[in-house]
Amino acid sequence: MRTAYSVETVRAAERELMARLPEGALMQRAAAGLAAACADVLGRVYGSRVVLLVGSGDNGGDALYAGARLARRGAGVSAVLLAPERAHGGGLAALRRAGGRVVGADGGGAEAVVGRADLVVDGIVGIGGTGGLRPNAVPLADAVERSRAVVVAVDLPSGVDADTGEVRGRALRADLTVTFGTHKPGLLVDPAREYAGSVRLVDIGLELPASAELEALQHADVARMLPVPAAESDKYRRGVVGIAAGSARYPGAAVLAVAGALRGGAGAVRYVGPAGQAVIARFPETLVSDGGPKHAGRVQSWVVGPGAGDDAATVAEVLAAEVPVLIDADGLRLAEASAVRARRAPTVMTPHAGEAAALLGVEREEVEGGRLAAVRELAGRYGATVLLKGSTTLIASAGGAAVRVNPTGTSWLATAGSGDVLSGLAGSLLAAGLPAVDAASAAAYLHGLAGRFAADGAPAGAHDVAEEIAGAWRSVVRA
Ligand SMILES: NC(=O)C1=CN([C@@H]2O[C@H](COP(=O)(O)OP(=O)(O)OC[C@H]3O[C@@H](n4cnc5c(N)ncnc54)[C@H](O)[C@@H]3O)[C@@H](O)[C@H]2O)[C@@H](O)CC1
Ligand SMILES: Nc1ncnc2c1ncn2[C@@H]1O[C@H](COP(=O)(O)OP(=O)(O)O)[C@@H](O)[C@H]1O
Ligand SMILES: [K+]
Repeated sequence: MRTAYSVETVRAAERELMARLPEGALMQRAAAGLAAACADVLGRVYGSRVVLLVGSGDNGGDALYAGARLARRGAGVSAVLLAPERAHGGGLAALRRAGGRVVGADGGGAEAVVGRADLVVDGIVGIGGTGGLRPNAVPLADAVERSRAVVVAVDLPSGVDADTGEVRGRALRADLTVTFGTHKPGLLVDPAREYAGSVRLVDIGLELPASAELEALQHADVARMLPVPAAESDKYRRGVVGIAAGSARYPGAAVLAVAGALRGGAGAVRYVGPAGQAVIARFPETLVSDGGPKHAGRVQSWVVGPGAGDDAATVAEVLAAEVPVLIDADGLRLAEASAVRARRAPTVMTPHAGEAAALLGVEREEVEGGRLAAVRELAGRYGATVLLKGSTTLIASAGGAAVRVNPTGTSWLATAGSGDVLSGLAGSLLAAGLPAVDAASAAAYLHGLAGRFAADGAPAGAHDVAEEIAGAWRSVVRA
């Protein structure tokens, strides 16, 4: 499991550690890790041209000390000071001793230096930052974007919000972010994540509490969660998932949800709804029934909503069931909030940003800009586990525990019907007995991998994604 901690927690851990270490030791650890990463990026340090963008705080200090290390190895290092009178004194002295030079930020000279750089180190602002880049940094950011330099961000790309992943205004885009002690939420959540490039974590010895702000599963975590039939299992013990989806208008949604469910480890899939013919034609193993959910026979979980049109009665009937329920797509619009809140068995809701915005009564852009806040708010309001889909898929539980962030997604998944596959897959894992947050996050994980396998660099349809779930599952459990 990878974890991310809030700025407040990082600061507390830093204080505790600094009290036990000689002054400046922590910054030296950070600078050493940063310089090593820069050297890796450069390949050859000697003779390379490095430009440091240095802000007023310790983030700039890290950049200056790392720059000094690179200068000692023969790099030509120039520091652009955005707030010359407040630049880190010790770092500046170290850089000068190592032969580095200082360039003023104003007057165009700095932009010219950036234009010639092989490597730009972004030490403008780190966890002490608020809002986007200040106006005097914007021309430099423009120059960086025009240049061919590789950009390494110190701790965070400057201008992004460390705790939320929001980007309010301008921020610097990095190819690599070297972060210290722990990931920060902004490095894992879009839109900020996209500015970070790849992320390298440098251990500086911080001791962090057990409960994190964000968690990202890895193969081993998912492998532990996935159900494996025991020798004595039968289809009922493996779990039966009910799918109430599709309509005359959208029969395909039912087929795709069933496809996801069949690959998700349940022993059987029951289908209720008007798309039975289409479902059975494609998946003869499905148990199709004509009545409503109440007459479908026993299930251990329900998936309701994909392509469901306006069938509010079915949604209400499913919500009244005392088994875990996953609500997706039209189901989200049709579900009575009070009926969701009144449920005692787990509920999982899987909105995309547009559906989340409608549920929250805000604009879609607000959800996309502030995903963490949106997913937490929805989970709290509905007393449900909420999986917010999109460029960063987040899973929050009502209790306010760490939010899970799915690391496997790919934008190739942005194709009609892939959400239906996800809902079936997650519903199947619920039927197999996984806790709601594990079912949702393991499903997102497999779905993301399946999307990558299906696409493999070229467009793929939702049903290709469903086909690849088995391959994703195997790759997870065999890793
Ligand atoms: N505290 C520690 O022990 C360690 C801190 N480290 C570094 O120190 C950083 C935090 O240092 P600071 O607390 O000094 O904070 P920062 O260096 O992140 O920035 C603080 C300063 O930036 C200014 N500022 C705020 N928002 C800005 C914006 N949007 N644009 C431009 N300037 C802005 C503020 O006026 C403030 O003076 C970390 O991100 C990390 O790089 C590392 O050296 C590891 C150890
Ligand atoms: N830019 C993106 N990057 C990664 N995953 C994405 C992106 N856009 C969409 N997805 C994923 O694709 C799936 C689309 O689901 P959804 O929006 O419900 O579409 P549909 O209703 O057509 O099935 C979700 O799993 C979502 O997380
Ligand atoms: K930075």
